[in-house]
Amino acid sequence: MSSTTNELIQVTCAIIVDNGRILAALRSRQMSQSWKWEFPGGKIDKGETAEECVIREIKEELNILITVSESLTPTIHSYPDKTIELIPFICSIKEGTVTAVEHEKVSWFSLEELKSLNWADADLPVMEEFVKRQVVKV
Ligand SMILES: Nc1nc2c([nH]c(=O)n2[C@H]2C[C@H](O)[C@@H](COP(=O)(O)OP(=O)(O)OP(=O)(O)O)O2)c(=O)[nH]1
Repeated sequence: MSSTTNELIQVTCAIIVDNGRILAALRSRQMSQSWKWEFPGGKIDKGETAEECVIREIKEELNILITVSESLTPTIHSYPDKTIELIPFICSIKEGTVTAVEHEKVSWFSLEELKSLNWADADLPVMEEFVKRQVVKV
């Protein structure tokens, strides 16, 4: 089913932190926003909460079980063909080893490295908020 241009698509994403590094995923040729980095996640299904969605999506995309610890500010971004609300969560790994099931690749980055990736447009404010928070904490 295709969505109309003015429908707001709710998408969750996980900022997975492990040993002081953060996981980012490179979207593949087959995906929209190809060759852009993102925080993995996906669209909220009918009847599920945002937290349930991010846990399900990360199991599907990375084959790991995560624990959700905090939420960050959702951002709304309009691409030429759709508008999404990106709902970010800071997460940790509860169980499993990361495998890139759908993405071109996934990698772990330092805070400094995160800033230089070619991010999907919707992710930029999310990444910036996350980096600011971590810097303030140090
Ligand atoms: N999962 C995820 N999606 C994001 C992020 N940033 C961003 O712009 N998106 C966009 C890409 C997709 O258009 C949509 C999420 O869709 P999805 O990952 O569940 O499914 P999809 O690739 O099949 O989506 P699409 O082909 O219909 O665009 O949100 C992000 O950080 N994580």
